[in-house]
Amino acid sequence: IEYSTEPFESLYEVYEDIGSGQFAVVRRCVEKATRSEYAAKYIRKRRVASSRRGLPLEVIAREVHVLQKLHKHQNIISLHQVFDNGQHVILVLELVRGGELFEHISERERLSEEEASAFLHQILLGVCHMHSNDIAHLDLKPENVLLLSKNRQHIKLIDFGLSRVITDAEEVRDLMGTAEFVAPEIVNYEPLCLATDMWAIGVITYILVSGSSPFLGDSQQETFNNVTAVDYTFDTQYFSGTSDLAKDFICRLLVKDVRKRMTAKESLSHPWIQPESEEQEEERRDAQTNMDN
Ligand SMILES: Cc1ccnnc1
Repeated sequence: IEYSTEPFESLYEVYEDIGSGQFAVVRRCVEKATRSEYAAKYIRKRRVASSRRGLPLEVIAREVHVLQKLHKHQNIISLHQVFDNGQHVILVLELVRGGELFEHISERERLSEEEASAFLHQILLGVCHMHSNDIAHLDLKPENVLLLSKNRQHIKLIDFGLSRVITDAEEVRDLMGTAEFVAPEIVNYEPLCLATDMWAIGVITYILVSGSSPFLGDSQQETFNNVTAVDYTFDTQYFSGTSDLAKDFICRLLVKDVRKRMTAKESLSHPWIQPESEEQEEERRDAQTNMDN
């Protein structure tokens, strides 16, 4: 996709903020020509190499390239257009209104295993698609999983700002995601890999079924120590009602050795990840059909 230098505001009406991150603000917008709604992600461009504000163009280009490669999948946010207005690069993304999975959990403290397993199934379909394209998300966490609508379990993965194409040649080491979800290899600045996402899936699953976080300490350093020591328990206070299958699923992901960690493909066949219900299967087929048209 080329970055259009057409004035963004001449083609879109811009409305309220619907999200914001370290270097980006997301606003609901309407395309004048079609009246379709989208999410406009304004990413500030770094003007001077030494500045800490904004992102360098090559980092922004990486997110655009990854989205372009991935986005025809019903569990990945889709990219409609890209603008460059001088100060910002504006990604025009599919609008997803169901809120973050994170909020959904906080309202509920924890989810039933059926609901957690259905969400995980969707997340794993998206992660499988990324990994089959040699792309690692590297910042998977409940905030980056959006619900298509409140009462549905159809989810979309967003924010590919830290994602990379993982090639054996390029050893990516210079990365730090969110302490609670980072894998031991990130803390130890060892080469990252697709398995790094699977560790995060293990942490997300632990949180979805128990409402507590496996490695969270009182400081970032304490959290990192817990992660590298793989120091976690299924505290009976939170796990008394949790099935052995759910614990087995988590145990196979929170493994220090990346070669022994379950892959996305393997995790889809784990008995805790229920096969999709007929209704979900049909909903997914419809969503995919819409994506392809
Ligand atoms: C926050 C957000 C991002 C992308 N699409 N919809 C909402």
